Amino acid sequence: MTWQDQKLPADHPPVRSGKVGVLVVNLGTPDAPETGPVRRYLKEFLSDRRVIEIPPIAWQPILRGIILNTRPKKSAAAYREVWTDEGSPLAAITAQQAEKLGQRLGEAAHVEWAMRYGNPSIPDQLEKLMNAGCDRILLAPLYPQYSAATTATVVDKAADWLRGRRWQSALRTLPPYHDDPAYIGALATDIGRQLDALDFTPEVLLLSFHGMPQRTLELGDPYHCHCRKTARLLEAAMDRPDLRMVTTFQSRFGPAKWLEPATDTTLEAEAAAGTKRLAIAAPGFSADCLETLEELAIRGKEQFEEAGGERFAALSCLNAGDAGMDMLEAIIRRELGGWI
Ligand SMILES: C=CC1=C(C)c2cc3[nH]c(cc4nc(cc5[nH]c(cc1n2)c(C)c5CCC(=O)O)C(CCC(=O)O)=C4C)c(C)c3C=C
Ligand SMILES: [Fe+2]
Ligand SMILES: [Fe+2]
Repeated sequence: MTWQDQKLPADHPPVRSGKVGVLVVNLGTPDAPETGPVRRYLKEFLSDRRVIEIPPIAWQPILRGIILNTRPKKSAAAYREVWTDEGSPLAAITAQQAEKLGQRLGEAAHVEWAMRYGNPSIPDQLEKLMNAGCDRILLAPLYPQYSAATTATVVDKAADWLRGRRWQSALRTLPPYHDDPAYIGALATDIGRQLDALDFTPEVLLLSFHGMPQRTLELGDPYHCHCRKTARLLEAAMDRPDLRMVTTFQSRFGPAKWLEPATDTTLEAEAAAGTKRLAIAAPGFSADCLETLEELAIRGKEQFEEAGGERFAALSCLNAGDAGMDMLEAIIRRELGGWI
């Protein structure tokens, strides 16, 4: 009798079967567009030391004493303007992306999705993949541009989960894909299609990326350079010499200096300088969310029109459309090379 013939004892934990898992991750969102759930979400998000790089002894009193008493009510009202029957747009679209990716990968890999803050959590979903027999897992943060505040904190969270396990899965992470020809091509196709479907011809296309404190750039975070490179490659790929493209950074938070130029002030400056027709795209967001649907499509339109602009269009993110799904499938299959 060899060791392979020995029977496992009845109380032996399940032996995993060598399957491959993919965990698609995005930022996170509240469970409901109400003050309480938004406060819980913001508390987790804004307590992450990768996001707010101020020593907790100085930051926590400001967060708990001021921000969590004022912002949740205001943010909940903003979330209510974009909430859908399927819940928060960010969660609903991420779920759809995971579902479609699962169909495309078929038997090759088991796909789940998670939110870095809120639900479903990264540890719960990694556990789910392991219980489904996956002992090789690709962690796929859907951030094309790397930043410590987004990509790195996803990896930290997964590493915390691994630390607590006796039998770990093998883990790989999807690298940033800000300059990947598949990503640039998908954006060029999808943005081009949306521009052609408009009932006006924009003079300017704003490429609005999420902002970061200027200090993160000085500390060596590659985020700003990744955004600039995406914008440069996208402009070349779109090849529309009659359309002026301008890169901006949105969603400023707090009193510190953030990356510039800011999206809101640029919208006003463009209108004031005589631009009448403008479209805006958010190439750094894989999925539409509060920051695109409320901040750009609603507030941005108001800002542009109040400053004298006449026609405004906020374009959709890649979401779960064909161009975006072809790209995600391609970059994830490539990263799974050797595993599938
Ligand atoms: C100091 C604060 C913040 C940093 C740094 C930051 C970086 C950052 N964020 C995203 C992507 C998203 N952010 C979203 C919402 C959001 N972001 C901040 C603050 C920082 N973000 C706040 C306070 C919020 C919550 C909304 C609000 O109360 O106004 C979202 C949307 C979430 C949703 O539910 O729809 C995304 C996506 C990136 C890519 C990034 C750094 C590169
Ligand atoms: Fe953010
Ligand atoms: Fe840079």
